[in-house]
Amino acid sequence: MAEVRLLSEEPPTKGVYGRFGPHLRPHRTRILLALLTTALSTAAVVAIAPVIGQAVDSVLAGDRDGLWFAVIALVVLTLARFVLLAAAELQLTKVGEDIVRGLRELVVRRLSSAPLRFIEAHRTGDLLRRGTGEIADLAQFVRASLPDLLGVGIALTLTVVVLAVHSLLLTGIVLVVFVPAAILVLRWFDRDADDAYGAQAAADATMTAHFTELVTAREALRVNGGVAARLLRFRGANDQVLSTAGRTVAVRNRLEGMTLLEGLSTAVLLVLGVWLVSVDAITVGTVVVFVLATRNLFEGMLGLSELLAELQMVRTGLARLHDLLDATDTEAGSGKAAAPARGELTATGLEYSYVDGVAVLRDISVDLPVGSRTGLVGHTGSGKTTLAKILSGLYRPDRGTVRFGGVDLHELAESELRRAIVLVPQRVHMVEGSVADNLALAPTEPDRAAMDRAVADLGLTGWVAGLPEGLDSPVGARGDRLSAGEQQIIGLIRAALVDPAVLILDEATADIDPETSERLEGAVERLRSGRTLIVIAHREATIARLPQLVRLSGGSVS
Ligand SMILES: Nc1ncnc2c1ncn2[C@@H]1O[C@H](COP(=O)(O)OP(=O)(O)OP(=O)(O)O)[C@@H](O)[C@H]1O
Repeated sequence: MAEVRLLSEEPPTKGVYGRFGPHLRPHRTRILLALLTTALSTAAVVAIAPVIGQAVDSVLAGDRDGLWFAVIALVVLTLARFVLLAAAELQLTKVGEDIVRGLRELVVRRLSSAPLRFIEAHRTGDLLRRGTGEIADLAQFVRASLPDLLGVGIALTLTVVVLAVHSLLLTGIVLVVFVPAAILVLRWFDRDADDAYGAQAAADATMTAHFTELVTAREALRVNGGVAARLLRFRGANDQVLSTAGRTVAVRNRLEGMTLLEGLSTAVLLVLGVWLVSVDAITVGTVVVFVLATRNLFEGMLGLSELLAELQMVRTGLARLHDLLDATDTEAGSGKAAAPARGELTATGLEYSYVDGVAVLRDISVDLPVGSRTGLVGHTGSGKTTLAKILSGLYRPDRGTVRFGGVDLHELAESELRRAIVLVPQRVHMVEGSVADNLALAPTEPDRAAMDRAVADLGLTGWVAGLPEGLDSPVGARGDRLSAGEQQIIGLIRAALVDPAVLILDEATADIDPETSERLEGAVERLRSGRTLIVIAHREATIARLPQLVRLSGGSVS
């Protein structure tokens, strides 16, 4: 079986942040500025507790000036915090969305140039989740978690400094008794978080995949039944999401231990503080500072632990995204050679299997001279489509080579290959929009004049004129408003717009009315001139017209 790197359900999360670095690098100045703003707003918050302590001591000492000073400082700090926090959030939201936009584009680019085998080997829903939902989690991370993480880090450090300045004894108690206990709680969470979040992400992706399958199979389901069986499969995936989510919540709940510690520490500090005041070791203001600042400390720790939970999700998502980017990083291996303008297409000793040990093609060699017309014929499942995909360079053979004008297809640059050889499949891929929107998908990025020319060259002006709005007629979702034959006509116009040297056509098997069939045949006849034509021929009339036939039987040429 051809080598395709498959995606892992729960890829390792080690080193993922480091790998995310290059995506942040282009935005580093904006990120640094936003983080600096966050740092300043955090400093403003931390300064509030000592200012309140100062106010209490001023009141007790009857120092009115000191009290006024403290009140003004409080107002300034609160305002500064508000403005700085809002500014930082705005900056980071923009940067976060920018990074994610870049990543989404990268995923789409990689997926569009990924080997067909790769796409076929994975469920659409899984790719969809990795390319959309999990990337969106990253934006959330940059927007919210990154500044919070920094904010919490700064708040914790400054709080300890503030505490130490007021009473070393009380600070020592907080640091020796409560901080280690808080760290234990965090470690308890961390021990199982990786597994729990990984399993939940995998279950979410499986459920999305089943859902996508259900939606795309809607027509087949209505015609052939089987809704109950599909629903059962979906229910299984859905239940799995529920149970993995339950485990994630259970692991996350361990962090609630932190609230318990907060209450306990406040009580201990109050008792100790009152005693220290009674022996004149500290002032009442210091006790107030301690109670307030220790709350800050625990809130910071709790914030940190919540962030850890979020980070875990982001880490899992990042690992799954990197897994996708790695698996689709084919750019390095693709060829760079230019394609000759015209040339013979020769396949030698082709072998191919989808499943290990089950060969679909065995030792196939064919020679297709410039301008030749060849039909690929054979029973259903004999390997015609597979051979056509290999001849067009969509699949890479397990053994053997396909050369165009003497150059191995895999030495050709992707864009050259796509211009040299065009495969028009039985079911032409259509997007929602107009006929013109669908023609615009041709890699030559044709304008309206080029489209009109191609339509005229293929003798299809009458057909386009008969459409309700000509080239602007809507085709419906996935081209549903056009018949199978008309969709192939679009495929042929797209091929004409590319002007390839080799045209491979998988003749539509669906019932095509005589008029459309005639149009298709006329278009193929005009399109083939000067090119090599290969037709996977299903209809007797087509087979009779073709001068050369390659008959496949059980994966070999018979
Ligand atoms: N993506 C795939 N994964 C696994 N097996 C596949 C895949 N595509 C095709 N096959 C198998 O490979 C064999 C050849 O299939 P292929 O579609 O090439 O035959 P075909 O001659 O074009 O058939 P048809 O005329 O029905 O389109 C079949 O046994 C088919 O089941």
